[in-house]
Amino acid sequence: MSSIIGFVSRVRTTFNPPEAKPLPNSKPLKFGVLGAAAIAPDALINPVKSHPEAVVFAVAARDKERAGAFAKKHGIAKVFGSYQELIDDPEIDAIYNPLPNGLHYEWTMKALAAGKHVLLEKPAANTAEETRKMFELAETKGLVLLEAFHYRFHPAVHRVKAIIESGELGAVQRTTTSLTLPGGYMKANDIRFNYSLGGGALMDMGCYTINSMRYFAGVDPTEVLSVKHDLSNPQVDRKTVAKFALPGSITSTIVCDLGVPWKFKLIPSMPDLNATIKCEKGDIKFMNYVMPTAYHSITVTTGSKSRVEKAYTFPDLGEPWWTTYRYQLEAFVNRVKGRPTHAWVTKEDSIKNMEAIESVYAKSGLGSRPKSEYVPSSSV
Ligand SMILES: NC(=O)C1=CN([C@@H]2O[C@H](COP(=O)(O)OP(=O)(O)OC[C@H]3O[C@@H](n4cnc5c(N)ncnc54)[C@H](OP(=O)(O)O)[C@@H]3O)[C@@H](O)[C@H]2O)C=CC1
Ligand SMILES: O=C1OC[C@@H](O)[C@H](O)[C@H]1O
Repeated sequence: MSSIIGFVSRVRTTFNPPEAKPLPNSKPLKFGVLGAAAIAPDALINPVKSHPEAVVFAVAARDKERAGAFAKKHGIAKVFGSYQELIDDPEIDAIYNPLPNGLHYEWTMKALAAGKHVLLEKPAANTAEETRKMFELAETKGLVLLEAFHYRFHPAVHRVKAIIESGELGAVQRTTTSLTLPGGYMKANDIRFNYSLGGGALMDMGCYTINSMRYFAGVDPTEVLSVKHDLSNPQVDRKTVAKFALPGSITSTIVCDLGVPWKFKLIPSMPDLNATIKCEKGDIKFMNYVMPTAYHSITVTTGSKSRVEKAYTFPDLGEPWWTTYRYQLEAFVNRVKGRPTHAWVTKEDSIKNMEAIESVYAKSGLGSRPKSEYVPSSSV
């Protein structure tokens, strides 16, 4: 009963967060959003409401009317009919880039060139090379660039990592990280099914399964042992299952599916949002590792003994209703303001993740998503 009450209370407050008052001696970080994207309210607009030092100041869409309607709905002050105009606005400090994957590189490079910090949606780009170039430009310019692997900022994810690192269960031997959704959740014309925009299950849900595999194992894969794709259309995987070898004789499986077919075409399958880490002396089953705020469980089993843990806050940070995105925003603002952060996703992490994604597509023969045709001007 108490867990149902907790769930309802967390979800309700997540969507109606208490509004933070601006801090008297701090200039709020002004964000501009590229595109009236579906994810922007959850990932930034709502989290900002409870942050005393951040504001969503502007939105741009390819169609200015669409940007206007979005701004009105979300109380955003400034509207642009082109992404470049927004980037060039001197009042804006940071850009949120939730464009289709295939446009991440071009618009992040343009934003960085204009001197803006960037919160960049996952996966960072279509290739590891593009990812490297974005981070190099950010470093050259002294700007913050973060690939928005929001789940990495949540206390539950840190608790699992701490259990692994405590040595209680011995060395990691096997991991399985899954993210699947029932068929029908994504429309056929979704950007995720569009090869030229960087689509594919491995790019979308798969980038989390690879990131969490690498994070929990604590090492990077050395070889892709096998890959199986189910395609939605030519070159676009609706589902990918891949097995990896990692140092220390670890083997890992990732499963991602943008639309699991319904049983007998009648019964939708339950989403699979689980990570399992099998170690020498026991295992951890982490239910709902990507959206743990609504509900999660961390079941630690050794022999015949099991315990269940949950972690919605850090001892010194957060509220139970803070989403992964709210924790991520906390770190992003702190990093821009030169303060320590409770978690981070580094340049090396983002590059290695894209390398692993590309290695799976290379092994299967499907090939990496197309390289961006954007060529940065030599003066940036
Ligand atoms: N962190 C997370 O939990 C999530 C992250 N994501 C990531 O965010 C990004 C966007 O996803 P999502 O919000 O679901 O996608 P949407 O399709 O809702 O939004 C994409 C935006 O891209 C713009 N766009 C620019 N060029 C094109 C084009 N050629 N075709 C289509 N759209 C275009 C559109 O902007 P305009 O308004 O200008 O037309 C649109 O608003 C992806 O990279 C995805 O991986 C997505 C969901 C969850
Ligand atoms: O990042 C994401 O997280 C949630 C999923 O529904 C979505 O496909 C993906 O883009």
